[in-house]
This record gives sequence, C-alpha cells and structure tokens, in this order.
Amino acid sequence: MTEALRLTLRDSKAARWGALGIISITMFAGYFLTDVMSPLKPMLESEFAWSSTNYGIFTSAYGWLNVFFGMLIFGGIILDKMGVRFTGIMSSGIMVLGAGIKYWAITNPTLVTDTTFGIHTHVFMAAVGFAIFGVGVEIAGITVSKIIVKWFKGNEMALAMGMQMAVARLGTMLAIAAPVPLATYFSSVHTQVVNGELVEKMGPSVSAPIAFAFVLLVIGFITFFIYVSMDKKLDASLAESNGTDSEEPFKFSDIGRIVTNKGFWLIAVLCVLFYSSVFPFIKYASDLMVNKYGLDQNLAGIIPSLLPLGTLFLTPLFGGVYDKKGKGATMMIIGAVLILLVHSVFSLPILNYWFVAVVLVIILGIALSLVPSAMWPSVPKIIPENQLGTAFSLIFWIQNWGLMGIPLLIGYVLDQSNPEVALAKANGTAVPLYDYTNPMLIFAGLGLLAIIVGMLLKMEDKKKGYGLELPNIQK
Ligand SMILES: NCCCC[C@H](NC(=O)[C@@H](N)CCCCN)C(=O)O
Repeated sequence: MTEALRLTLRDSKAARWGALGIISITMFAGYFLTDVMSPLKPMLESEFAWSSTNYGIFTSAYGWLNVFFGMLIFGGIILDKMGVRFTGIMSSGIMVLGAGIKYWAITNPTLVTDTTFGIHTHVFMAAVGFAIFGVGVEIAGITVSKIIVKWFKGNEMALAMGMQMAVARLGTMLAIAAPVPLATYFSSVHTQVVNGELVEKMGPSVSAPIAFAFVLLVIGFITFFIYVSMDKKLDASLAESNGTDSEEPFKFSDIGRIVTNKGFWLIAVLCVLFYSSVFPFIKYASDLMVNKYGLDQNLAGIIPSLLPLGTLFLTPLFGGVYDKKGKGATMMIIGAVLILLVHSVFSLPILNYWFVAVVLVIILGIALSLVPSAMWPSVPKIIPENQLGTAFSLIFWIQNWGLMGIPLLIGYVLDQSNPEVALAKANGTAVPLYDYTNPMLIFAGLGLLAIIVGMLLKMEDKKKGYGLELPNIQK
C-alpha cells in the first residue's frame, strides 16, 4: 500500500478544522444559553418580583440532574458505548428541549401565583428547563472533547481545544452583552408582577433573548447533522486505510481505578474550586456592576463581557506556552492567586469606580485563560488514555456540584445580607442597592482553597512524576 493510500480524512487540514468549526457552532449556542439570564437578574426582579434566592435556585438548576441523577456519568458511559454521533445528536437535542421549556416558563408569569415544592412555579419551571439544558450542554462538552481527540490526535490537539473553548467563550461574551439591549428593543405590554399582583404593563421582554438563544441552539442542532456526515466519512476513510482507533471499550472497573488515583482528586477538586469562583461569578457580575459600581442596567453587561473577550486570545496563547515550555501546575497556581486577588478587591467596600471593575475583570480573564489551558491538557498526564472519557465525565460531575451549589449559596447569602431589599419590595418602597461584600468573600475563599490544592497538586506531581511542569511537545 502506498503512503498516499494510507491517508485518512483527518490528515486533511481543511477537513479537521472544518469539523472543529461545525462542532464549535453547537457549543457556541450552548454557552450562549448558559449565561443568557445573567444580565437579566435585575429585570427578573423588577418584572416578575424574583428574589436573589429565586435567581440562585434557577441558576443552580444547571447542575440538578447532572449531580443528583448522575446524568453526566451516564452521559460519559453513553458516549463511550454509543459513540460521538449518537451522543452529539442526543445532547444537542436535549439542549433544544431544555431551552424550549425555559422559554415557555419565562413567557408564562401567571405561573408566579402557584408554588411547586415551595418554589414559585414560574421559577421552578424555568429551572426545570435549565436543568434539562444543563444535561445536554455538559454531555455535549465531553462529546466535543472526544471529537477533538478523534480528529486532532497527533496534530494540533491543544490548539484545537483552545480554539474550541475560545469560540464557546464568544457565546458567553455575547450572552453577557446582548440580552439587555435585546430585551429593551423588544419591549412590549405583557404580564408582570407588581406588589404580588399580575398586571398588564409595558416593559422589556425578558423572553426575547431566550428566544434568540433557542434559535441559535436549533441551528447548532442542525449543524451537528453536518458533522455526523463528516464523522461517517472519517470512519469510512479510517476503515479504508486500515487505520483503527485503538479505543478500549468502557469498563466499570475503570471508575475504581480513576477514583483511587490521588492526582485525579487533586485536579478534580482544583477544577470545582476554580470554576465555582468564575462561572457562578459571571451569573452575578452584571448585578454587581449595577449595585456596587452604580452602572446603568443597560450598560452593566459591558464590563463583565470583557472577561470572556480576553480569553479568546489568551487561552490558545497559554496553551501554546504549556505545550512548549511546560509549567502547567505553576500556571494553575498563578491563576488561583489571581482569583483570590480579584475577588478580595471586589469584596472591599471601597474603590467603587467602574475602571477598577474593568481592571479586575481583565485580570479575572487572565485567570480564566491560565487555568483551563493548563488544567485540561494535564488530565491525560495523570489518567491513562483509555480511561480519559470516563475521567472527564467524572471531573465534570464533581465540577457541577460547584456550578450548582455556589450560585444557590450566593443568592441566599445576598438575600440574608440585605434583608432591607426584600422588605422594600414587599412594601412597594424604593428598593435599596445590594451590598455584595459577603458573596465576594465567598468567591475569594474559593480562590484561597484553589491555591492550596494547586500547591498540593504540584507536590504530588513532583512525587509521582506526572510531568505537569514539563512541556507537552517532546523535543
Ligand atoms: N476538554 C474539556 C474542556 C472543558 C472546557 C470547560 N467547560 C467546562 O468545564 C464545563 N463542564 C462547564 C461549562 C460551563 C459553561 N459556562 C470550559 O472552560 O469552558
């Protein structure tokens, strides 16, 4: 057989980058819907009388099914057993379904008059939609990781992972910046909750940005079918060239091996601490800008949107540094130090100037580039390749405890630290600003714990010789 005959579709640069482009659209839409409600928190309060706790419950719903029903772990098993095509279509379909339910719930404020399990039905149903969506987007996340490995193994894998994360962050950025202008543009007369009563009133359309996200998700679902046809062609070309993917089938004993590995726990705990201090922060960042920095609600999303903007360029850049120079564990520790610094300054009841917020958000963006670009490529150095799919889903599962619990805790602490806000809402008097000191101290505490775990990981690396401080590219 000649060399030319042994080439497969993934040897074509255009084909593998094309495949990456297509799956990135699906993830872009997923990340957009994930954060689309973040800048709308003040509107949810003024239009539908949601409290911060209600918002926290809704936001935490992202992880309900993933965490308590182990959906992420099942997702990992389905992925290993059924393959990327089935799991990709399934997960993007679940995203569309969840977003549809969330849209329906938000457009029905009449649900406010009922309660389900002690929660306003309006909040509860929106949360159910978000919980279903959360299953879809997380399973899509591990599916996309596996697709990248399939197409880029032996090529620009770290760069491809960095680029895919960068496109996803574009979705986050748009989700922070666009919803308030969209909601304002589509203002209409609709049912609102005023002093506990349902009234027909002119106001911004909270549902418009969700409808936009829904359309994006449908596009992402359709484009995944294009990927499926590329994946079939890749498999056919692999079969033709006799190239088999030496993928071992999933075994339940793999879980036992992974969870008895100390390095796995250190990276998983670092992951949950780090991501819990960033993604849940994004959910409250616009509200923080309004309440601490006195920004207008229409402009409040601009500063937090700088966070994902910086990561677009820095994530692939730091990934390249890790590839060539190493120092993965050190990069994670520096990222955690930046988290502690930023959230500590946010918690101070001084320096309430918008430009201070800009600087802090930019530094947070550097942390959000440093840690993921070092963390995810470090996993294969700790976990053998045949256990990677399961390991990723377990790490995501542990991470989801934080993505679920921390927003709930922040909403609760916000309400408890500011009882006068609820009082003013109940009395129909002018609503005072929230004091964000306590929530920001919680985020800072997570940063501190992440530094400690990062150091333990570096020590474990020295002991076990994982090679976290070594370059990924061997000379
Ligand atoms: N190869 C793994 C890439 C993971 C990227 C990572 N995503 C997550 O950790 C998701 N479980 C949570 C996404 C939440 C979206 N706002 C990332 O850095 O985005």
